[in-house]
Amino acid sequence: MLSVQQAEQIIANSIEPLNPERDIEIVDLLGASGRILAQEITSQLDFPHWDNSAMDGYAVRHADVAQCNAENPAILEIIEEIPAGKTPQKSILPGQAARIFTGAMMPAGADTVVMQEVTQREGNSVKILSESAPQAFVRKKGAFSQAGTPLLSPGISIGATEIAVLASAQCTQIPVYRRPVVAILSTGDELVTPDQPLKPGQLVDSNQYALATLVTQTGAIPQMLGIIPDDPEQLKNAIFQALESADILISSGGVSVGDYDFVDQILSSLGGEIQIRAIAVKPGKPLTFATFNSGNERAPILYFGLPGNPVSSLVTFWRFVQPAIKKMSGISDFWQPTFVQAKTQHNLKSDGKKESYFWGKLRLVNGEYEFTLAGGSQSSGNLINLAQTNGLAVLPVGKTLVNVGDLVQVLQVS
Ligand SMILES: Nc1nc2c(c(=O)[nH]1)N[C@H]1C(S)=C(S)[C@@H](COP(=O)(O)OP(=O)(O)OC[C@H]3O[C@@H](n4cnc5c(N)ncnc54)[C@H](O)[C@@H]3O)O[C@H]1N2
Ligand code: MOO
Ligand SMILES: [Mg+2]
Repeated sequence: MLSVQQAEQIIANSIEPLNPERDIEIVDLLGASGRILAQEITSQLDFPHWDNSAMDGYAVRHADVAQCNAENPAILEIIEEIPAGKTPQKSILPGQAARIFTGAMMPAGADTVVMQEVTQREGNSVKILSESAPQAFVRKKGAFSQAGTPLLSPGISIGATEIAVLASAQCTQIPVYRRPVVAILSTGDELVTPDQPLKPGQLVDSNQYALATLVTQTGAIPQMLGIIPDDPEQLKNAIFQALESADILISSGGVSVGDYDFVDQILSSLGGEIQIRAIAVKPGKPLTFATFNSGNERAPILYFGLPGNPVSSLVTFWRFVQPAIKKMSGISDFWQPTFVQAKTQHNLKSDGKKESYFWGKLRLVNGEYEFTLAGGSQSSGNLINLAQTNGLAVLPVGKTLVNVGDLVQVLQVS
């Protein structure tokens, strides 16, 4: 059986990231939130666009105020008032000043701003009560960034700060990577949708909804294909059709050794190359990973046959599918799952044969993480106590016990 790390490598090596030419779409400014930038952004503007004042006060010539103090104030004639957004009309000559406000353009001749608090206004003139450094409180044109300098690099995730930069650069049509399309289907004769009455032996298909939510949260588009009965023909047709439009297919159920577990044989019959059949991980051991080479211009399509047990399907999504979607998405920084060290509040026990994941809550207490195991059964069939999980404590192969108060690696999930 493959180790988690071997499986991780096989999956990573199979992914072709979206193409910066072929896989681009243009979105508007607010539509760019949460998307991955596909091209470099430059601007023909300097930032600041012109010399401007950082304070409410007076624009002066430094030479006029270099020596002054409260006993020996400089007295300057005010020749103009310059609010933000107005172009100065006059040049400042020796002995003169302009009343100026934060963000307003500096007038010609002035090179320094004196803040209002160290001045005294007297009609049409102002007393400067304190000396200033040359260039004080002047934000120089181009000091933050000069025209033509790249502002944002391709492959970054766009959030509020990047949107502020794009808006300032007057870039309102943003080239972003398209979102990967992830088809999701559930297999099982026993499954019904949440709105159907349950007959004996039946179970609600919860995996499809949970997986669709995670796919959306990961930045991809879920395509929900519904419940496919344990019938090889119907399953084959559904997978065949999904291969037409999806970048990634996820199924849950039907990957173990039972007589109604058909996924592997169907993948092979459709030309899929099965690369993983099982991983030494608990929960989630019977996981199938296959690739389909579509031949033409398209990148290989990835197939994740997740195990049907609800916890198994979510844990394997977090551990294996989420990194794959991220890698495909065009993000340039290598994205990896986040593990933190936390002090466990409960004993964690494993048989040591598989990498074992325990679900619960991760909390920061006085600057240190604590992990609290979810109460109730840690059976992979129990999804009820999975609610509010934000961490999965991990015991590596060979580790059979982590005692209360000891440190354990915890995978952050949401
Ligand atoms: N003889 C063996 N039996 C099993 C093994 C094994 O190694 N040898 N592994 C067990 C483990 S571990 C898991 S996990 C499951 C995986 O089973 P499948 O992927 O084949 O899934 P199913 O058999 O179809 O279903 C398992 C379980 O999950 C429920 N389920 C399925 N789909 C959904 C859904 N969409 N929403 C909610 N619940 C779902 C299903 O009703 C079953 O109870 O195999 C073990 N068996
Ligand atoms: O590993 Mo299965 O995935 O425990 O229930
Ligand atoms: Mg089964």
